[in-house]
Amino acid sequence: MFRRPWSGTVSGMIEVQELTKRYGDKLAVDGLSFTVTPGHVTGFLGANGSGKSTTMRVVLGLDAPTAGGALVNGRRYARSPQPMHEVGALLDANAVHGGRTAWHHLRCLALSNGIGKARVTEVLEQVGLAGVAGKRVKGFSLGMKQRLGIAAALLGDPGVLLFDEPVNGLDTEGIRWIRGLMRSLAAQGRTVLVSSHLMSEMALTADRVVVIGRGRLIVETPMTDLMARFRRDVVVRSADDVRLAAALRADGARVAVEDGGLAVGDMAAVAIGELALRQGIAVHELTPRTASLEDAYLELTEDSVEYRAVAS
Ligand SMILES: Nc1ncnc2c1ncn2[C@@H]1O[C@H](COP(=O)(O)OP(=O)(O)OP(=O)(O)O)[C@@H](O)[C@H]1O
Repeated sequence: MFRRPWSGTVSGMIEVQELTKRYGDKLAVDGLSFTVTPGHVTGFLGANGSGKSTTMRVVLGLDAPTAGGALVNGRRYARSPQPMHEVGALLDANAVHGGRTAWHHLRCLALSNGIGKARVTEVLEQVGLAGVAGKRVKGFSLGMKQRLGIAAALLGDPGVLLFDEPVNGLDTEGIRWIRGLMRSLAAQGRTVLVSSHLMSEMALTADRVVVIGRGRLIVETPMTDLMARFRRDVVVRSADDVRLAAALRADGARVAVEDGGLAVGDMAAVAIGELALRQGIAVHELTPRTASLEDAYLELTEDSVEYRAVAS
């Protein structure tokens, strides 16, 4: 059941509360709750069709929830008195009038929100489009449209930012740029929620993750905890692997011989190092191995993948 009262408290927080969204027979989001806090980049991960865009649309008041809902700064965003100053969003980079120039597009948005020309120039420079400000958007690549969408999101200097798949269409330099931008926005104390299907990218960008599958929450956790949960083993090389292996096994660790070293499970690196010291064995290497975010994600979402690629 939906909990009341809506308890929006901390400034800059996005609170998704028991959100359900149906489109006819299709259950797009199913009782989803999570919070996004300021000062972090929160990665919003899920397979295609898992409900990420729908959730973001409800947060932005563009879709009405079937049940539950979402709060930004403690209230429904649609009720915001200063929407562009409160939340900036990039949802669909192609949803721009192609006949307008980049400058004109941003100037129109700025005018209707009481924002001056200087700010338009500033955001065009910030996203690297100052040189093409006078060009029509219909000639823009997807990457340039993404940058324009990000400029629009930044226009009102909002404390909360939502980006839906922002690296789509960007080249390597563009991806690196956006990674830096998100991290700096979070470092300024802003709230940054970014959806992506690029797990490796999220591993570099996000410090918290919300993983969903079939519209339901799978896990909401700091990135470091997620990686720790999927810690595999520790690679150990020493002056006497045979004696060390015996001592480790006697202490309850799992030990496999691998590539001229040992792969040790069920024991932390610190404990392995201390045990080796007690045994008087010099340690040459002690490397914890963690599953990649990609592996962790696949394991977490195994039962909830909506559309799996079928090998032909
Ligand atoms: N307007 C709509 N009408 C009907 N079904 C919809 C509508 N919008 C979304 N859906 C369905 O709801 C489910 C969730 O879609 P959503 O776009 O939120 O997922 P997503 O995680 O953002 O996926 P993707 O990564 O592919 O964008 C999908 O099955 C989708 O087909």
